[in-house]
Order: sequence, then structure tokens, then C-alpha cells
Amino acid sequence: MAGSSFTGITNLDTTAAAASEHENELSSFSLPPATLQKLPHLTDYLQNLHRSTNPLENSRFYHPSDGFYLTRNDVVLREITFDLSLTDVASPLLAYHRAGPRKEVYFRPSGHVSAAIVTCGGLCPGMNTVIRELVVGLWELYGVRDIFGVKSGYRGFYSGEAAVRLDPKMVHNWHRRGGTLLETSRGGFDLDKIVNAIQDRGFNQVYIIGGDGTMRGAVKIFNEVRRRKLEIAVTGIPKTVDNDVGIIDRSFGFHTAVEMAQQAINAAHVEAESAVNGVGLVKLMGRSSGHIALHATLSSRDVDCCLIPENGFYLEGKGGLFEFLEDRLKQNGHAVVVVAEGAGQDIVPRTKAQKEEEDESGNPVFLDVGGWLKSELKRWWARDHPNELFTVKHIDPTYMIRAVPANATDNLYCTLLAHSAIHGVMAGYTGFVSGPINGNYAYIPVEEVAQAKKEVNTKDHQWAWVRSVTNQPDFVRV
Ligand SMILES: Nc1ncnc2c1ncn2[C@@H]1O[C@H](COP(=O)(O)OP(=O)(O)O)[C@@H](O)[C@H]1O
Ligand SMILES: O=P(O)(O)OC[C@H]1O[C@](O)(COP(=O)(O)O)[C@@H](O)[C@@H]1O
Ligand SMILES: [Mg+2]
Repeated sequence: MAGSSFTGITNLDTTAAAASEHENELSSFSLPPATLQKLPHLTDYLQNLHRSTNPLENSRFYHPSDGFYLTRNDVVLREITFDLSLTDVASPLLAYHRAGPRKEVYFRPSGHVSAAIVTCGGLCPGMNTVIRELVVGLWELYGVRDIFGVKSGYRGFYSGEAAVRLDPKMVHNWHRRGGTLLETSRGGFDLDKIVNAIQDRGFNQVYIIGGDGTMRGAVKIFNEVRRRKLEIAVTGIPKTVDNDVGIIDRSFGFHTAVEMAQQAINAAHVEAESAVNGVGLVKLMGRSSGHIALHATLSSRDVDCCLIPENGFYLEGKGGLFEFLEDRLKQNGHAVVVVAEGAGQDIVPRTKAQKEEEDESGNPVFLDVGGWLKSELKRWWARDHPNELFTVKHIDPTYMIRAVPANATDNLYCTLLAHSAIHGVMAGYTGFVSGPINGNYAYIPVEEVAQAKKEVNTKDHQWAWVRSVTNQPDFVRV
């Protein structure tokens, strides 16, 4: 099971009761033992830290009652569905600490906390909401007054540009705006310079909002802070419109992106329907995973074919895209194709130099699969049907779907993420990421999140569902 190589694991009792294979007949069964994932804490390497009662105790907003504070005993299970016939042999279940306020805190808010917030990597709907809620949450819940926004990604720690002092008044409207008002960038990760700057500027809480690359950087920052034995808590808030961060249910902004993608698909559908042999081609984001394309396809119902990086495809011959589209155009007179940007990169022709191209963060730079597919479709039709009308309308809404403000669901989600992060940090936890696991918010070691990937599983029911909705080929050559 993923993450089981981590140390410091505690055994939990997981005996349960449920219905047997005959409905209504109750029988009991045992689940495998569970192991509690160790969560790094400042006291792992710093002794005699000052502890105090959580200021929420005296907050005018809260009336803490029994069960309000979470303890080490509150956990979230990674897996919540089981095959009972396999429980004898299954590996231990994995549990994570639940996110939420703790009775004791390790930071004295007034005059002791200096919090830094930074955004890294590509844009994603909701980044400004997370920043806003970190500021408001730190200020209102814990009385923190020294909150700073580090400008333009990791390089902002040491670039010489002053960090921006943030307060609730300044950020009150930020959730209505797309992008990140702190600005972001790729590349520029210089570990020593970053940790030196954190030390020099006196930050003792560092909130890092970013995707998989950012989380790999956060692991290094956390390890270096720990090596230097600094009283600084480091936490990651996972951000990526691609939804490819592992372990957590989904990343913020993803729902907004899927919703925005509908507009492009609708337009493609209208264009295709209004032409003779019309094809609407929509390119959506998804560098190495096709989550946006898959969810947009399933929620639209107007898509005839969904192409994702996890499932290779080909154009010519039996079972290929051209054959499929030929049939669809014959049947319906039009077709809509959704292609994730990372799909088909193995068949888009490119030079050696193009193959090796990387962005400032070391991510591969892809060629435009949408533009290429459009010209291939035109070439195919002109060759095979020279006397018939044909139209391809290529819509590339990629930046439009991620540069918008978060929708209501994502805004709520961003708030919960920000508050979870604050509660964890105030409780002295460090080197962790907050996120929902099976609907419950948990603290996950950042190292584990940085290693985990979430790709579309083309063997499971969801992909089968896409294929049953679109009736598209599986592109397995026979
Ligand atoms: N392996 C890594 N180690 C340290 N920093 C990294 C690593 N990968 C990426 N980064 C840094 O994280 C930041 C964001 O990474 P990037 O891949 O562009 O976006 P994202 O975090 O959204 O995936 C960049 O500043 C980049 O230099
Ligand atoms: O043009 P940019 O800003 O480099 O972004 C393009 C990439 O950003 C993404 O939105 C993913 O970004 P992250 O890795 O930052 O989450 C991809 O879908 C896309 O390939
Ligand atoms: Mg990334």
C-alpha cells in the first residue's frame, strides 16, 4: 500500500460489523489492522517548546464543546471500500490524522507568529481564495497580525522584492478574482537561498500553495528547516487544475475548470452541428493526466470522442480515429472530439530538440496536439472525400478555464483547506499537506503527497463509462 514505507506507525484496532453477502443478514468480520501515518511535528526535533491553550477557547465565534478539538485519536482511513474476501491477506490499512483545531497550540499568536504565503506553478481557480482565507483565518481565529505575501513564487523569497503585508481588509475581495494576486512563477528554486531568506525575514509559518513540483520543493524546504532545527512550520496546500495530485480526493479549482470546459464543448457542438460534416475539436488542459477531459466529457454528453494521455490513440486504419469519425459523421452529420493537451504526444511529429524542451521548472513542453489534429483531420478528409464538404473548428480554451475565479463549491473547498492548514500549523505540525480523503479533511506528510500521482485509471469503471457514453474505440490495434 502506498506510503507504508513511512516510519513511526501505530497499530489501530479495526474490527467492524456489516451485512453479509445475503442482504439483511448481519454478520461480523474483521478488517486488517490499520497503521497511523506519522505526521512530522516541531517537537520531533525541538524540545521544550512553549505550549498554550488554543485561543479559539476564548473566540467570540466559537463555543468549543466536547468533540470540538481533535486529538491524535481522530483519524481518516485512506481506503473505505473493501473486498471482504481479501481481508485476510490485504496489507494494513493506512490512516491519517484528521485535520482540525487542537486543544493546545505551539505558537503564541501576538508578536510571535510571522506567516509567509507563497503561490507557485501554473494558475488554478481558487488561488486567491486560499490566500484570502489564510489571511482572514490567521487573523480572526488565532489573532495573528504579521502575515506576508511572498511575491512571484519560490524565487520571491530571495529576489529582493519586498513581501507584501496582508490583512483582512486588503484581501476581502480576492476570492472574486482569478489568478493569484501574489503572482506566481515556474523555476527559481534555490533551496539555500529560500531557507536563508525565511530565516532572515523571521517567518516561522510558511504556507506554500502549489502543485506537484511545488510540493517536491516544499519537501526540500521542510527537510532543510528540520536539519537546521528551526522553529518554523512548513505546510503545503495542493493546487493544480489538472487534478493530478495523489491521495487527496481532488484539487481545488478542478470543478470550476470542468464547468468552464462545458462552454467550449457547447460551442464546438454548435459549430459542428451547423456545418456539413462538421467536427468540433476542443483542447483541454491535462499535461500528464486527462481528468479535466474525462470529467468534461462525462458531464457534457455531446462529446463523441475523448482523447487522454493515459490512453494512446492512432489515426489511420482499423479501430483508428479516422474510421470512427467517418462512421459518426455518416450517422450524425457532425462530431465533437475532446483532446487533453498531453494526449497523443507520442504520435505528434517533432524534432529531437522539441522532444527535449522543458519549461523553467523542468516540465516537458508539449506540441499543440489540437492544431496538429486539426490539420491531420483536414488532410484525411481531402484525401478520402475530395468532393465532400468538411469543417473542423478547433477551440483551445486552455487558459480561459484556469484563469477564472473559483465557483461556489471550489470557494468553500478553498476555505476549508486554508483553515485546516492553519489549525495544523498552530498545533505544531509541519511538513504536511491538508486535503480531503474520502470526504474528510486530513493531514498528510508532504513527502507522501509529493511522491503520489493521480492518473486516470483506464482499467476502471469510469473510463468504461466514458467509452459507453461516447462509444469511441479503445484504440487497441488488432
Ligand atoms: N523536484 C523539485 N525540487 C524542488 N523544486 C521544484 C521541483 N520541481 C519543481 N520545483 C519548483 O516548484 C515550483 C513550481 O513547479 P511547477 O512544476 O512549475 O508547478 P506545479 O507546482 O504547479 O507543478 C517551481 O518554482 C519549481 O522550480
Ligand atoms: O503555460 P504554463 O503556465 O506553463 O502552463 C501550462 C501547464 O499548466 C497546467 O495547467 C498545469 O500546471 P501545474 O503543473 O502548475 O498545475 C497544465 O495543464 C499545462 O500544461
Ligand atoms: Mg505540475
